[in-house]
Amino acid sequence: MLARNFTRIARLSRGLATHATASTSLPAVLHLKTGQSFHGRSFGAPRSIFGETVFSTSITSYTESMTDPSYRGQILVFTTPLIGNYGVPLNTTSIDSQDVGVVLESQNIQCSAVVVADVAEKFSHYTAVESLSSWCQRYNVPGITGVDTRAITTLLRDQGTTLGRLAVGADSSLAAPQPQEYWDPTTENLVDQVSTKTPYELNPTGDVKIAVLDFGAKANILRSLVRRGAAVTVLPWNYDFNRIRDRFDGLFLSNGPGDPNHCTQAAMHLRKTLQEWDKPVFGICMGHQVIGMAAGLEAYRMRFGNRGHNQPVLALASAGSIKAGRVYVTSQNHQYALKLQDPFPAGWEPFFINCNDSSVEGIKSSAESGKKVWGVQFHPESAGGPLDTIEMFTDFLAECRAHQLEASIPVSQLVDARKATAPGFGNVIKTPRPVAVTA
Ligand SMILES: NC(=O)CC[C@H](N)C(=O)O
Repeated sequence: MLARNFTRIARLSRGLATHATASTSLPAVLHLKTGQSFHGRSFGAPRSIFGETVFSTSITSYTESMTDPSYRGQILVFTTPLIGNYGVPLNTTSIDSQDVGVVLESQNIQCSAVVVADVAEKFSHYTAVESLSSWCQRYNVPGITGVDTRAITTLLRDQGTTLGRLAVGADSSLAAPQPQEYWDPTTENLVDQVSTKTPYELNPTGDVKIAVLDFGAKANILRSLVRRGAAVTVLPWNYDFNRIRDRFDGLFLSNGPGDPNHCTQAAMHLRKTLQEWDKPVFGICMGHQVIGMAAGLEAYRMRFGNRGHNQPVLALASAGSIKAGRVYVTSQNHQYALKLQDPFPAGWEPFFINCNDSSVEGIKSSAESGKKVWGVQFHPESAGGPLDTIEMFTDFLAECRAHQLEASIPVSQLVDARKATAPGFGNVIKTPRPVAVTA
């Protein structure tokens, strides 16, 4: 027994030794446009960059956050002090990557840089193949360690999300940039940079046909649809879905980086869809903001947004698996939100509200509207974060399948057929495809 344990420990420590990454010893400085500078050491790519400095309170899932396209252009400060201790897995060649092509949230590291109190040079996890530092190096993403992330976070909370520069190596001894030199990523249409340029399909044999408008979709959103049996067609963010909507059973709008006001073209297309099409529509984060803009709500910039995996939201209405009056713990990554207005636009109602800052966390079409449209500011798909609201994907697809079934039934049989065979919003329905009832 003792011998076996000893062998195991010896094997593990050998693993750790080979996985250890030599730290670079270059100096690095994080400058904020508001005048503060934080000195530390560099890891990852030895280069300097500009970006928008934001903080995340997530305790785990640095690999998922860093590959989430919504972090594009941002210098990501982790409030959790030790980052990197479970390394980085192979992203594209494991069994888990087969359905949507990646294990993490996209092919690349999307954030501009990372800021950590204490980067782990040694790592240990059964899926890990490299350290955080070597991964950052391969993707040309710089990091800084040895800085007081509590002080940086307190500043960002007080003064709001702030433009920054991470200066590495020789650049770190230069004076801080002048205020006008800072690059503001939100002036660019970041969605256009990360969205697919051409449509593509996943799981084409799925029983329910869902179109996804890609504002920078996280892979776990696509995975959550595909693994529930959907055939998914991913479209560029500004594709006019109205041209092909008759081929689909539902429309999904994804998350995405930057200012939603760059996406008014998509909101205009969607307004027409919502007026003329009565099939289910579901949007997450940027997708929710675009639904809100199409409904006539305004999107505004929050002081420091919400980034983390422990954001409590209160459901104000029931729909499917969601019950009014319950609080759900959610994963979030956003800087903008929909403005709460009274009254809400006709045909719409608030769905969720944030328990910390009272911001709008979800909207839905009202019962009287006869539509099935939902948008949520948080991420039901998690990756990382809690799975409290994951069944919203099941709800959405169940509703799409119910509509699909109804469309194939003669009007005279509609009510009875739905009672008898349709899955009802919120019930779990697994493939196979519902059998069409014909006269
Ligand atoms: N995760 C997202 O889709 C974020 C939406 C938008 N870019 C924001 O920051 O509010």
